[in-house]
Amino acid sequence: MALEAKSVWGCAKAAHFHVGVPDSGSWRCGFAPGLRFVSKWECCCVPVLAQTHKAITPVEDEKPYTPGLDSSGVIERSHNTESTGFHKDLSLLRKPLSANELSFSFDDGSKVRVAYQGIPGAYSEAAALKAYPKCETVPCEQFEAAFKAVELWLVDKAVLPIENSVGGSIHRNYDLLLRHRLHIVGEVQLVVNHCLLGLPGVGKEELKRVLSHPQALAQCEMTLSKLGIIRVSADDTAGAAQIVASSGERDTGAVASARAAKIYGLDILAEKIQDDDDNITRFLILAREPIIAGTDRPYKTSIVFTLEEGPGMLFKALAVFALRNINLTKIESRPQRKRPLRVVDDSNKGSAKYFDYLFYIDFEASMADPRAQFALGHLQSDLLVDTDKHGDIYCHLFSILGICWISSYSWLLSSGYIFIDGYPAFTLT
Ligand SMILES: O=C(O)C(=O)C[C@]1(C(=O)O)C=C[C@@H](O)C=C1
Repeated sequence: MALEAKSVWGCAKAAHFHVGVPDSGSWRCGFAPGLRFVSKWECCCVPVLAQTHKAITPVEDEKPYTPGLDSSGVIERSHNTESTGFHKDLSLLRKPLSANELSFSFDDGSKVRVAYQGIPGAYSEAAALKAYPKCETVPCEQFEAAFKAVELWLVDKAVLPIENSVGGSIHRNYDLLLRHRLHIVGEVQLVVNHCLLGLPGVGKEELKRVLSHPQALAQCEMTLSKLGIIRVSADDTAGAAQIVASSGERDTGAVASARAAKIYGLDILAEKIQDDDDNITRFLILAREPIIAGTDRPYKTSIVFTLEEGPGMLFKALAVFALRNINLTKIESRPQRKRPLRVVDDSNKGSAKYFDYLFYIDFEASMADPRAQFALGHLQSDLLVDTDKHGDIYCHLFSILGICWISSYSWLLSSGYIFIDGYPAFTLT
């Protein structure tokens, strides 16, 4: 099956404004009553919020992890990945899926299958298990393979890193969110404690080289500089540990998890070597179908849009949320890769070329909340409409990337959680 990357351009032919990928399946929808636009891009119309809900067979552990127990500023201080055991026979470890070779499917329908990038022992695997403790984890060679595995129904979900407290955003995944038709349905935060690993019996002073994922190397920048070790990038931290184990080179180490040390039979030469103790990576949970927004609990919504060039455009876009007292939790901008430059003609100054950006925003409100509906209606009607030099009206990109639950102390309290030392301990209900 050919899997092409598709842009998600906004369009509107009818009385409602809709956006979505121009083919079948699940649609990302916008909402702005009463608008009538002509899209400059390929367009198509599907009734607003009329997503097709293909049911995923409900299974016992389908329920996503509730981030409230350790997110929203209440982050678990440690993460136990030991429970899943370790593999003595490396040949028993599942081979990662690659983006070009996604041919196998699973016969075990009883478990949620969750794709992650890397191989067993990677932090992403730990995040997948934290999100779905009883899941079957499916390693993928690249982020894109994880996206495709969900799209092709080889797995039910993907858990992918989006942001790290030290390294910042994982831009590749922001870009892939637009190129694939998956929905954000949750998130999980993981405390990442890096270890310096080496072959059994090796001292850390013997190391000349260290392998790891570039994010992990960046998170341990100061420690590695002090040790004066050459950094070599690998596909993922566990992959680095595997290479060290199989190479037999005593002067080569890896930065990876304690679980990777166990799986690949390496010694832990130093623990918690990240530059900041609180090294936290935020992962997104992606699925084929979106969460249906409610008002029963706090929600977070993720959107992406483009804006016209001009003074105060971003300020005005953000104001639609501020005016309705909607909290923003994240803003990210990315250049438009397919159309990076925009030429703006100015009769006084001549023409100028600007970088064109995509803006990704997470805000704390549910799409079932009228405040969010009005904010997005306002955004679309005032800011996402544009005319070209012939006076034709067209609209910019706008897409809802997903909705997920969030929790706050007040929600946890009202739901019966009790707190020990300021952290939610267990549920009373
Ligand atoms: O290499 C891994 O183990 C991963 O899971 C990838 C990854 C990342 O991409 O940021 C995940 C968490 C850590 O921040 C370091 C690396």
